Amino acid sequence: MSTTPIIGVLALQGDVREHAIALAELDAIARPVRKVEEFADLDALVIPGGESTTMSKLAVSFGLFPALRARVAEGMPVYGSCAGMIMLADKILDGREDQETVGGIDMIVRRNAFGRQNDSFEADVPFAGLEGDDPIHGVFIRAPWVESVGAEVEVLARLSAEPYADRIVAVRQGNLLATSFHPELTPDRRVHAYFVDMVRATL
Ligand SMILES: NC(=O)CC[C@H](N)C(=O)O
Repeated sequence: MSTTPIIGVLALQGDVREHAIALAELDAIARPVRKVEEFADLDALVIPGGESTTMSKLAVSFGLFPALRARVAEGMPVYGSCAGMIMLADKILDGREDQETVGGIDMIVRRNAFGRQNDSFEADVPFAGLEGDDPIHGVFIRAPWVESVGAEVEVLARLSAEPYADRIVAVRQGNLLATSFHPELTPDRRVHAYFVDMVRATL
């Protein structure tokens, strides 16, 4: 019998509801969380898209970083989309100087790498490890890209078309997963399914 994973969605700011809907469609229990006490019984966590400076400041004022880092160090699976990717980066470029991250993925992420709001775009992205061979339709909204990764990081997706060909937009390191784009905003559930499978493997 398989247990139903309890996956928190960090609910400080951002598109919490869209992630919760995607997870519920995959038979996970999605729970919005914003307090330290709420992290204890989670099997996994999603950090949504939104605005990472605001999210980071709120996480500081709610005193969440030590608990988040401790759960990451214990191996709890975490998936971050867009601002969530920034939160999982060990190092960020173009962030506010005081912008703290949870870290855990040995990567350098460049915020707003594709330009400003007007430069938001959509692209089909070949993504390793998803069910089927079809690329995933990525929505990029003031998105970051991954500038460079360390040896332990697996690159799952790169953009395939110019002017951004080969830019890294999805990575995994151990139980941490991050995408520059927002699979929670499109109906294709394969990225969330990939994450829920990662979570189930830890139960
Ligand atoms: N759509 C997003 O999550 C955008 C991320 C945002 N530009 C940031 O730096 O936090």
